[in-house]
Amino acid sequence: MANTVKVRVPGTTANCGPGFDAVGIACTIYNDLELTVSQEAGISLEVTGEGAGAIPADSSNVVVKAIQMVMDKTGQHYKGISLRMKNNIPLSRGLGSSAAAIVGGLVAANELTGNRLNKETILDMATAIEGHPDNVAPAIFGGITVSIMDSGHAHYLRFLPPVDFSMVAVIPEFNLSTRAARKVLPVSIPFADAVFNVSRSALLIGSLATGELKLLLHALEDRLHQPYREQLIPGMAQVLAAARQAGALGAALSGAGPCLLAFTTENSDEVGRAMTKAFEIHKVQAKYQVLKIDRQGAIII
Ligand SMILES: Nc1ncnc2c1ncn2[C@@H]1O[C@H](COP(=O)(O)OP(=O)(O)OP(=O)(O)O)[C@@H](O)[C@H]1O
Ligand SMILES: N[C@@H](CCO)C(=O)O
Repeated sequence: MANTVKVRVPGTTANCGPGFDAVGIACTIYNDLELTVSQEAGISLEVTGEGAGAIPADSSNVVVKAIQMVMDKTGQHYKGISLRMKNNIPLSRGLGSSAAAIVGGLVAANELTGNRLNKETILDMATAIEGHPDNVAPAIFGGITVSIMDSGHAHYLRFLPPVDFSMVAVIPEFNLSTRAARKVLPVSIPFADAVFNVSRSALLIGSLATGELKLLLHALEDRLHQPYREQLIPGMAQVLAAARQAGALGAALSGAGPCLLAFTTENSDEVGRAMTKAFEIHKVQAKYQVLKIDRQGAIII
């Protein structure tokens, strides 16, 4: 059996406004992970790109955790783990870096232990590590996913939209961990806000599935997490407004932020420039990237 494998995993944008912890989209921004296993004890790590110098080379690393989970599940243990990462997905910005790391570790280790786990099992394992399925599902399957948890198992729907669109990801230079961004969320919300989100998230999936993208303006509205997270992202409301004024179909917080994401069918660069400029007014340096939907999810390369 081979002892080295290389995996490519897409970044992901989760929530998409109202679909908190449920909706995710795989994006054309990728991390490459090379895993080599051996019986020589130790963990080695080489990182180029995002996270170089900041990612730990020990069992606290989520990639290592994911690999060890596969070894425990399959009963095939290796003492030596050597990792080489080429990362394009920025860490703690809302583009699914942790999901990509977890999925990369699971898919790579599965390949080196005889491919015993199917994608649904990998989804359950990834969700157990990440805590919610919205980023890991599109990282595994590509496309747009809606996922729910039931008794420890993730159930998902995956689809591709019938029309083409772009996603303008505006990435501030500061980090915001998902943990910190979840701490500001309330324990309960008013019934009217729950109704607001149910209607918008239903409209969101309907709009993406049918290609009625004009509905995104309302379908990206949210009262479950964005209003509470606004305090963590200087200028958030103004940057989202700038996206719409520049011609975006709609815009929302990407994952737990601080990245903000606009949906466009034209003038993507104009939208990106307007959003970075609005951030600048609030003394936040940001860059933008125009992304498309990744259709494949994690693949062996
Ligand atoms: N390539 C990687 N290798 C190992 N660990 C990583 C890697 N990328 C990210 N991580 C871990 O994931 C953490 C970031 O996860 P976090 O959930 O806060 O942000 P995110 O996944 O980038 O954003 P979001 O979940 O909002 O999309 C990092 O601090 C690091 O611990
Ligand atoms: N649904 C998650 C995505 C980030 O991991 C959140 O918003 O906290």
